[in-house]
Amino acid sequence: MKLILRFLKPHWKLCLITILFVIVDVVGALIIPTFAADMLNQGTAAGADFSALVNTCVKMLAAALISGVATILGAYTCSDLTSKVGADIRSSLYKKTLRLSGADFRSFGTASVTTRTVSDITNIQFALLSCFQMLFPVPVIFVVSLVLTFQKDILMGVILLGILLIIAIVAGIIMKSTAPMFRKLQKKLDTMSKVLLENITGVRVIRAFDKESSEEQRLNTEFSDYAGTAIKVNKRFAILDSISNFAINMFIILVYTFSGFRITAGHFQIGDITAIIEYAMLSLFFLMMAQMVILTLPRALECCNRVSEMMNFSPTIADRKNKWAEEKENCQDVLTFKKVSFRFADADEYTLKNLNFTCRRGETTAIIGGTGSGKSTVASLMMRFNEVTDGVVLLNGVDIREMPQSQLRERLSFVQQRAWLFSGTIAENLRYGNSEATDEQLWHALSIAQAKDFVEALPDKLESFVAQGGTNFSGGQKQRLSIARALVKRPELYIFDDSFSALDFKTDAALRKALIPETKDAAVVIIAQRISTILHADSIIVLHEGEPVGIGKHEELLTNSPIYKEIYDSQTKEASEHE
Ligand SMILES: Nc1ncnc2c1ncn2[C@@H]1O[C@H](COP(=O)(O)OP(=O)(O)OP(=O)(O)O)[C@@H](O)[C@H]1O
Repeated sequence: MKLILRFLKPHWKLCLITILFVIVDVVGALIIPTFAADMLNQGTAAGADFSALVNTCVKMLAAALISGVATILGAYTCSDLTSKVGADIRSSLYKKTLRLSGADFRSFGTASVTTRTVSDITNIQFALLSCFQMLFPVPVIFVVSLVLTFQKDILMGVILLGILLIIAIVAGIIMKSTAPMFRKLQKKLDTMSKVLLENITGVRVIRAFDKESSEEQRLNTEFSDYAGTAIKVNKRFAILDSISNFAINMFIILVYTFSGFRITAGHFQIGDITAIIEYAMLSLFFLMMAQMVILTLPRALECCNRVSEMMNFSPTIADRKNKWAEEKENCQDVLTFKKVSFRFADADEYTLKNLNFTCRRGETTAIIGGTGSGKSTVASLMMRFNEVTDGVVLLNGVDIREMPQSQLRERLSFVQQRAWLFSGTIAENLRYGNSEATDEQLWHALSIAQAKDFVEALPDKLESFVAQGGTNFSGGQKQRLSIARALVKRPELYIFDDSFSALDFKTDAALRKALIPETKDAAVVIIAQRISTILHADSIIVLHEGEPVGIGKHEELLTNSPIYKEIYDSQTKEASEHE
C-alpha cells in the first residue's frame, strides 16, 4: 500500500480530479431514480401538475448528462493516472535492478525479476484502475443509497443497511482467507516462468536429446498446479457472488412485501418503491463490479509486496555517500590487486586466495589457468561485480570502493566470455560505450578486431540488423564485434575474458598484433585458456584452484612454474597432434 501511495503522490492533482469525477458519476446515477420516483409520484397524485413533471424531467436529463460526461472524463483521467503510476514504478524498479550485484540478482532469480517488472506491475496497474473505477464508487454509492433510502423510509433504510453490512462482512472474510492463496499463486507464476524460460532458451538441447515429451509433462504439471490453486480462489469468490445476489434479492422481496403496508400507512408513495429498488440494484451492480476488483486485490497486494521487496532491497555492492577519493593522474599502475582473496557469499571455500599483481599502462597482463581456477572471478572483481573479501583493488591508485561504480566502469572496457550483442544495428552496438564515435572510428575498430571484412560483405554494412543476443552471427563474429565495441570506447583498461576462444589461431594472432599499437596507452588484461593467446604478454599470472602459482613472462614460467609448463606441454602436444 505504501508503494502505491508513494507513486500516487506526484500525481495527486490527477488523483483528486479522478475521484471527483467518480463521485459526480455515482451521485448522478443515484439521483436519476430519485427524479424518476418523483415523476411517478407527481404523475400518480390526484390533480397532477404538468409543469412540475416537465421541471423534474429537465432535472433528470441534466443529471443524466452530467453523470455521462463525468463517466467519460473519469475513465480518461483514471487510465492516464494509472498508466503514469505503472510507468513510474516500472522505471524505478528497472533502475534498482541495474544496481543489483550478481549475487543479489541470483538471490531473486532472473524469472522472478522479469515477472516482478512486467506482470506484477501490470497487475498493480490494472488493480489501481479497477479500484478507481469500480471499488471507490462502492462506499459512495452505499452511503448515498442509504441516505436516500432513509429519507424515503426508515424501515427500508434499516433493512438495506443490514444487508449491505452482511455483504461487506462476507467479502472481508473471503478476502482474508484468499490472501495466502494469491501469495501462493504468484510464487507458482514465478516457478512457471522459470521452467518456461529454461525450456525456451534450452529448446535445442531438449530437441537434441529427444526430451520433448518429458519436458511437456514437467510444464503441464506446473500449469495444472497453477490452475488448481486459481480454481480454488475462484470458488471462494463464487460463494461471495451468490451471497450478494441472494441478499439483494431478499431485500427486493422485502421491499415488495412491506411496501403495500407502508404505502397504506402513508410512509411512502408508489414511486418511492421504484427508487428504493433502483438504489438497491445499483448498490448490487457496483458490488458485483467491486467483487471482480476484490478478486484482483489480494493478488495486486502480493505483487506490491514483491515489487516493494525489490525496491527496498539494499544492493550488496553500493556506492558510498561520502566524499570520493581522487585518482592519480597519468598513473602508470592502472589496476592493482593487493592481497586480494575472495569467497562467494554462499560458498564455504575461498575461490581466490592472496592475489598480488599490477596491470600497467601500455602493458598486457595475462591470466591463465585450468577451467574453474577462478579467472572470470578475477575479472568480476576488477569491475566490482563482486566485492573482495580481503585485500584491496586499486584503480589509478584509488581503492575502487572509494569511487562511484560508474566512474570505475567508465575507465574500462570488458569483453566477456560469452559475447552478447543487443538487438538493433551493428553501428548501434559498436557505439554502446561511445555514442559520439564516427563511422570512420567504427570501421577502424572493426579492422583491428578483424571484423571489417565480414561487415563489409553484409548488404547493409554498419546498418546491418543484429538479432537479440546477436544470434544471427556466428560465435567468432560475435566475439569480434564485441571486441570492436570495446575498442570504440577507448578506455584506460581492457579486460578480455576468454574473448578470443572462438577465433581460429590465425585470426587470434592477427587480432592481438593489431591490438598492440591500438592499446599502447591503456592497460590490457587477457584471460585465456590457450597459451598461444597470452604467449607475448608482459606478465602472465598462472592460477590454480584460485591461487597464483606463478607470475612472470612466458620463458620464465616455463622454467619456474611446473603447472604452466604442464599446460604448455599439453597444448603444444595437442597442436602437433592436430597438425
Ligand atoms: N556465483 C557463484 N557462487 C559460488 N561459486 C561460484 C559462483 N560462480 C563461480 N563459482 C565457482 O568459482 C570457481 C571459479 O569460477 P570461474 O568462473 O572464475 O572459473 P574460470 O577459471 O573462469 O573457469 P572457466 O575457464 O571454465 O570459465 C568455480 O569453482 C565456480 O564453481
